[in-house]
Amino acid sequence: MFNGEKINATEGRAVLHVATRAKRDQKIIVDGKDVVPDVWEVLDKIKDFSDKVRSGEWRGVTGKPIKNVVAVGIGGSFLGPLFVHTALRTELTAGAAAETRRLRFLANVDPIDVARALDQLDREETMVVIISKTFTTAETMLNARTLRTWLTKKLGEGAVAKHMVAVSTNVELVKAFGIDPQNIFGFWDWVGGRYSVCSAVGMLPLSLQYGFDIMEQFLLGANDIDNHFATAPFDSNLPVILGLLSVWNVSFLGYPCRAILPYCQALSKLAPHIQQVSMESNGKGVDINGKNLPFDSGEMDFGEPGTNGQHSFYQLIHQGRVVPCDFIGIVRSQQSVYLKGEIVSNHDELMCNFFAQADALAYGKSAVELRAESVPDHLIPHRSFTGNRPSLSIMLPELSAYQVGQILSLYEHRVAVQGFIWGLNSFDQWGVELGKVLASKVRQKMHETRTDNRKINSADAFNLSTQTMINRYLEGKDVMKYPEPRDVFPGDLLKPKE
Ligand SMILES: O=P(O)(O)OC[C@H]1O[C@](O)(CO)[C@@H](O)[C@@H]1O
Repeated sequence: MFNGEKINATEGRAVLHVATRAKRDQKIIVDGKDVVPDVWEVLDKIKDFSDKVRSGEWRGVTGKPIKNVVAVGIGGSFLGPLFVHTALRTELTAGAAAETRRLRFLANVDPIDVARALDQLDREETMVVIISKTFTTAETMLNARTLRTWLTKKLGEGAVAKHMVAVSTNVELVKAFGIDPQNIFGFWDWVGGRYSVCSAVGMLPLSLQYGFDIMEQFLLGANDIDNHFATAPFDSNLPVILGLLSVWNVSFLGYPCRAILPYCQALSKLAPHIQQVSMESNGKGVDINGKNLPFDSGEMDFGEPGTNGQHSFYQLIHQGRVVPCDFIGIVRSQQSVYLKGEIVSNHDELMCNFFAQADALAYGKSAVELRAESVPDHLIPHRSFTGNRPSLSIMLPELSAYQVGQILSLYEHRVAVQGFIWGLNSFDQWGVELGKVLASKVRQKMHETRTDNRKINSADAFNLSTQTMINRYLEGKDVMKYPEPRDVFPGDLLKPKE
């Protein structure tokens, strides 16, 4: 991976997200060329641009400074940046740097997400960053067209140059969309979507929000774990150890789930991000050579911050199925509350739970202990805990941009280790294609039927249940035939007109 070899064999690509956080003086070669200068050319451009926007030198088309950013993207062009933004919002230095600025994300093609992303935003003070590696993803492109209309309807066509920028590897399509080539922030096909948060995908919107200097700390943290992964002996190499534990739990003990349980609200979007990193990477049916795998690969990830999860699904984890858990705790919290009269601070209280849960899973509670507490016999089976349930605990000294970078890199490399051991390609994602193709077919048929004012029939070649469902959907619409497009934005309906 670090040598720039094309280990993503099915797409003929190198896998070099580590280059996106390389230090200026590092050398990483792809096809005989050092790519680090290219990485820094884009990072320098991001610094320059974000400084201009944040200082007010860059203004919107009506002369107002830009205060809000809407980042439009989905999958890897959304989840990583959302994770980092959520992690930094309440960190004191980052929070102060963001001042009154707002960063929103628009991922889902659902118009409800449009309404929520735009709620209360003044177009004159808003910049839209379209983030798409391919610039062909259907959801992102419709959302991009929607926000272009939202801007230009009130501010005129000139708004695109001042209020829309893009992050993509596909410069030609971005230009065709109408975005000024000066306002394109590039990256490369050797950065996988789900591994792209350290490229312009995350660095541009996050630098606009927090400033480049803070985001550079994030890159340094990721780079620190990259170096550790590349150089530390296996028996003290964190991603290797974590990856081995996962393989042991999944393939040897037969526990296919993993719960990611940060005792830190700021890490509440870690699990959704790692879901994609892990499940899109290692959820494969064949090995790197295309042979059926003789075992189930991948793990099913889910998670919520503690202590919320304790009052939700921990019941199953303690007494039902065995789910290996990752507990993540922080020594010095981003925020502090300590009330007079309480015996511990609020963060201590949180961490007491962090320590308690791992113990409860490991040691459980036996019938003997319950009897000693005078628990009635008929309740003993219900109140027993088997113990011997695996978990691991990671504790970070604090959670600033640097540690956010470390934790990101730790999980990315852990997933890669698992994929290497399972012998599969962790860097392609062919499994998402079929659904996309079928959605295009439905889109075409939906358009035809609503334009022709007719129902789906057997000639449309859907299976009977899909045909019935689509027809039931169409019957439920106010009118079958399309009304004229109205360019009304859901957000406009939620709030008084500007
Ligand atoms: O950045 P893009 O090209 O819009 O892709 C978005 C996401 O779609 C996927 O290809 C899956 O559908 C992801 O791998 C990727 O992160």
